[in-house]
Amino acid sequence: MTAVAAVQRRAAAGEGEALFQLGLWQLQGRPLPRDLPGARAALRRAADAGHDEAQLIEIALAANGTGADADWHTAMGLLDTAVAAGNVPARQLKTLLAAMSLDDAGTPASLPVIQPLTADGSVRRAVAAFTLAECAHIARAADDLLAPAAVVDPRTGRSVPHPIRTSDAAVIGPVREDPVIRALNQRIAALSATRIGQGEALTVLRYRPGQQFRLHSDILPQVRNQRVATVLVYLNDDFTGGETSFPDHGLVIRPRVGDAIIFDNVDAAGHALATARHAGEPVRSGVKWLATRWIRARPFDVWTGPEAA
Ligand SMILES: O=C(O)CCC(=O)C(=O)O
Ligand SMILES: [Fe+2]
Repeated sequence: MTAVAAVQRRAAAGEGEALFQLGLWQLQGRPLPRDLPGARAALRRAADAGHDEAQLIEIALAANGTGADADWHTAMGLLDTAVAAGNVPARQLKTLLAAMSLDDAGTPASLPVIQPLTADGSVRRAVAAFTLAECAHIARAADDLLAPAAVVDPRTGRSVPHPIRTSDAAVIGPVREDPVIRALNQRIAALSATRIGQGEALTVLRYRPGQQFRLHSDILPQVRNQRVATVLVYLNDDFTGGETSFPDHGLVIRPRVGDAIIFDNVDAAGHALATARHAGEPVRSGVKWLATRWIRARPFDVWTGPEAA
């Protein structure tokens, strides 16, 4: 019997760890075919068998609409069940959510003030848009995934390690997009007046001394579903250097923890804004943590990608 068949047999017998493994394989699409509803069902049964991690992933997928339509109410019900069963990370999620003002759909009930930083209003700032605890949660969700950053090579359209960005990066995909991250992505959508489905996965960048993101545009070459806007969130500020600069605007932004910077990459007609080019200046001392969300023109299916939209 193959290893896969062995896991399938143990899963059929209701064993939590095997059901969890099966669910992950169905999410990854390897070594089993991708089956998002099937993954949900497997994780559901693993959670019932007392598997805490399966329970947490099930909650995330319910909140972000993987394998079924996004359903905040269901996600909150599952979260309460997990908390009642003594799932400690679930309780931490609950505490963070309780401190947010959210409506029934997990979208923000109110928004921080947004101030223009440039005369044309194309670069804006929301001061203290995220709390210290929220910033720490985003950093924690990415911590074990950080790896040298990759960017899209303009000649091939492929993702490659690139000297322009020398930081480490981590992508917080649907499995990691727990209800707190989901609610923060909703806040980012509201801050940028876009729909949550337009956002690429929240990406965390970590810059050590000397690391930087050289002058660039977030616009991608030859794509149909363009990155129309970007939202940056500073996750800490106990470092020197690491300013975000927009040289065409003569603008140098000193990162402050919790501040969000929102900027347009295209004009009202959808054409690339040359003045949107910007840089993450080299960090001089300490470590800079930042979350970035590149926002596309249209919503897309996270599993098939923005270009399938
Ligand atoms: O690190 C910064 O300040 C800039 C980051 C950036 O340009 C990006 O995430 O697209
Ligand atoms: Fe950028």
